[in-house]
Amino acid sequence: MAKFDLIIVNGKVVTASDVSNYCIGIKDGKIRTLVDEFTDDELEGAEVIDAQGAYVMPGGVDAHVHICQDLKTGPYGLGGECADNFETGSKSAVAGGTTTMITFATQTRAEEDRSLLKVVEEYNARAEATGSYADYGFHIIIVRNDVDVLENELPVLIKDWGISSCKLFLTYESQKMTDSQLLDVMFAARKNLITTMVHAENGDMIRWLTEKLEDKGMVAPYYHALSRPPLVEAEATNRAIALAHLIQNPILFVHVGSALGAANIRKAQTMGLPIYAETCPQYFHLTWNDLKRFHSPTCFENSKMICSPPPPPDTSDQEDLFTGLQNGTFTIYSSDHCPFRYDHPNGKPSGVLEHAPSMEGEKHCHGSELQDLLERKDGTFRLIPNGIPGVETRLPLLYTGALATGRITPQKFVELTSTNPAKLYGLYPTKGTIMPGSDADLVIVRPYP
Ligand SMILES: NC(=O)NCCC(=O)O
Ligand SMILES: [Zn+2]
Repeated sequence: MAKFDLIIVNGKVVTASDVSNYCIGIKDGKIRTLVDEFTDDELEGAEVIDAQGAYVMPGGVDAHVHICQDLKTGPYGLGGECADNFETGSKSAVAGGTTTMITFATQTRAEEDRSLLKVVEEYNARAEATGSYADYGFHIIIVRNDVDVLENELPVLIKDWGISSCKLFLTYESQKMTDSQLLDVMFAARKNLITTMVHAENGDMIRWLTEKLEDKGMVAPYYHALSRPPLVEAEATNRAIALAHLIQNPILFVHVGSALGAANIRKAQTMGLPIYAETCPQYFHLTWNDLKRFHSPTCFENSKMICSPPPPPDTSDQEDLFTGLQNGTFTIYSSDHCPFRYDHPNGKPSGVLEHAPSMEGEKHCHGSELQDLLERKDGTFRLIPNGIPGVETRLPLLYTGALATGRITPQKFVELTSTNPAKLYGLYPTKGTIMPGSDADLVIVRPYP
């Protein structure tokens, strides 16, 4: 019988610590050995891939992916319908070099969603309904502080589902909690040794600014960014750090997009607090101006760029975020993949269809009629679901924007996109590295000539 199913030769094997020339032997989906050279006996019967000097990296672990999720984050419980299911989302992931996705199972405030276990079972059924090309796991989004549920169910989520993280919100009416409610959940998370992820935007500041902008008729997609200036994230990161400090709870800030937020996090880290941070491609590749890129400043097409937090105001913030990537302020680089259809009433168009002034004299419509309506309308940013896709483009964008330009090393690339997310969420060393015993989730990346 063949000793290996698959052998990769002539690759530069990249881990978070090293780049070295090794050949890799794989059997039954696991990495078995790393050697300088294989003998003829070992090569016998194996499929051989010649990497021709390319990087061989551990498959990407994207720790922030919204798939098949009910996103009722809008006002009045309105929400968009996630465009991807596990089949389509994972196909994009694998096409872009990501082999593991950690997605979200979300509790709601409805009484039937009190049980976190039931929520995870339901989301897992969604994944099983289509199957997935990539491995997947779940973070649990918690929006209530039912102490009995936290005490009884968090240990079961850890033991039976391998869940090691919960996500809490400081914004969105349907999800945000008061400081004391946040402390309840953080305290339970700390007792159970799970990581608390925090979406840090001050929801009250956003609501106040949104009302002021609406009073002046400033409702086009561009004003979404102005309703969430960097101070919104700065206040919320500061507050969450203080809450975490009070009870010594490790937290990870998700999708950090402002230099002010990053500076708060850096300060807390240098005080020795267990504070971690994630950033995403949109904060390096988009600025406020991109929200008025198409046709005219009020064109609804710009809704495609609406995500929360928004991109930074200008490129100087991007430089500060780059420094954070280099100096370790950011522990992980995820996509925050959250796609909505542009031509479906439950996608971005809800920003027009649910907006009474836009719809005067119009009828709800689908397909090309809807497209035509969107050409003529601004809608209002308050009703447009937040989120942009990215699971497929995360690695290529970091590669071209940072590795190929020499701003980060190949080791840092692997650390941010695979090793650290695997470590943070309990998957390492099965995922996140190339060593005997690890899953053979590998990506061959050809450096520029
Ligand atoms: N980030 C974003 O715009 N959408 C995803 C939902 C969330 O905000 O957490
Ligand atoms: Zn979020």
